[in-house]
Amino acid sequence: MTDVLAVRYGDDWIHEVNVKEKQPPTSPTSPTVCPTNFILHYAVPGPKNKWSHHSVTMSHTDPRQVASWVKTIRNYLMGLSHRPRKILLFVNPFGGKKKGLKIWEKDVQPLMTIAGIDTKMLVTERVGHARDTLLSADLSDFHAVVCIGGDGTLAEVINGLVLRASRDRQIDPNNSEADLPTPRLPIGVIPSGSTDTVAYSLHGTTDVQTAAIHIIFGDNTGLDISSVHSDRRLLRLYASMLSYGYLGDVIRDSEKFRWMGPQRYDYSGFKKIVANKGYEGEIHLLSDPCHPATSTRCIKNCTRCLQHMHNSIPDKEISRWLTVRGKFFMVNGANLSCGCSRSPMGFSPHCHVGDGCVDVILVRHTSFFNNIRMLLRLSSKQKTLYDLPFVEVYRAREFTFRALPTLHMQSSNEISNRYLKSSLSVWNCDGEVIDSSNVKIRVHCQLVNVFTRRAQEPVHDRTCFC
Ligand SMILES: Nc1ncnc2c1ncn2[C@@H]1O[C@H](COP(=O)(O)OP(=O)(O)OP(=O)(O)O)[C@@H](O)[C@H]1O
Repeated sequence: MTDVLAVRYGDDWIHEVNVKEKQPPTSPTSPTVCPTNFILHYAVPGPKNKWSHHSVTMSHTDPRQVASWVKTIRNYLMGLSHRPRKILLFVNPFGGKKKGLKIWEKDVQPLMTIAGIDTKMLVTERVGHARDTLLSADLSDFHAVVCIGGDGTLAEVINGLVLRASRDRQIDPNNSEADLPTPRLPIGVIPSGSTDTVAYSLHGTTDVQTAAIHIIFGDNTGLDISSVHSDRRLLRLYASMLSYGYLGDVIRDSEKFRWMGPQRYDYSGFKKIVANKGYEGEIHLLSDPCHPATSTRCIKNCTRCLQHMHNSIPDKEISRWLTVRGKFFMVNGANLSCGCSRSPMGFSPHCHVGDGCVDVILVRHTSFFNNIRMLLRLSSKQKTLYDLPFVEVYRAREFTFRALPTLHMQSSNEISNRYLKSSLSVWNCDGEVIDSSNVKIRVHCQLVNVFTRRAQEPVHDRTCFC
């Protein structure tokens, strides 16, 4: 029964049973006509973590029996109080292959109508629109906020909701030590971006129908969110990935080629891999005793995330501070596995969605050949980055990064601004550029609730780390 999406009276009074329902002349529980059949809409799990919508028509000669069944199922569904009844939904028409609106019309709206979810839809018109709306709109009527977009759109929703909750509770988000409040409204993630790593990590697929079904089911899980501070200012909250060096350079460069669509990442990625730049830096991190390579995969009923949800993990006394210096091709703070269809294992396949940690993946500056090796690993369905000799992986609760040229400049004025600029990269934060090099990252354990029943199985199982 938990897989039922909705129940409707049958074609005695319904025209298009799959999509639009003709409203009954009176309340659905007291029909003026006497239907002798009803339609049960339900979801079925399939391979590769996909769910699909199905319906079955059931008949009985006695309309009172049909009415009784419909009433019983409706009462059961009404009792599932975690299912959202009214949602605010943002559509980014601009992300990914610009299919956001089509996805809404073709895949999402019909399912929401079937499930009886009252949806207020808003098409975003500019960068920051979703965030600003969430900071100012009256949200009291809504049970959830949903976005159709990529990781950047989701990040806007998360930033808007958390900043709103902070303001309401008079918590200063610029204080990097502050415990940020959990927003009241859970979040639904429907992928239509270029990479969609959050949807992929949560649902195990970027299938749109699956994402909509997870929202209708209403089951939710706590998702860690990491804050990025610099100079005592909150720059951004992120759910997926923060990356300095190669991916920072790629995102900065690729913005110029947005007209290419998702191919812009291939183009800029190629240019920057050939350039093979290295960046000096120092990472200071509060490491968790659980090393990513020895950790489990995070799927449905993940015990590590459940333990953290109930705060049954002893805290900072078992963590220790470490410092790592060097010249890096890339410095990454992965809040999730960061898998996507092009990189099924992601940067850190053993990363957990709700354990209060980020996986810090440091890729040393090395040869062009090794960079290619790393990219091949990233696109592998079986292998990970963990065992590459020029990659170091840590699990951390917080970390700071300082670009070493900045440190040099503080002690010597000889370095010109031009040299300084070329020796600094930017951060790629969930697909957006952050210019400040020196940052502090802190994980806020299960800060937001997201709709998902989680993946039933790892996207691609593996047997060893060879
Ligand atoms: N109408 C719009 N015009 C221009 N930009 C927009 C508009 N609506 C939203 N945006 C911005 O587009 C940015 C990118 O969107 P999004 O992250 O959804 O797609 P993407 O970058 O292609 O996908 P991904 O982040 O998964 O790689 C977001 O940061 C958002 O602020």
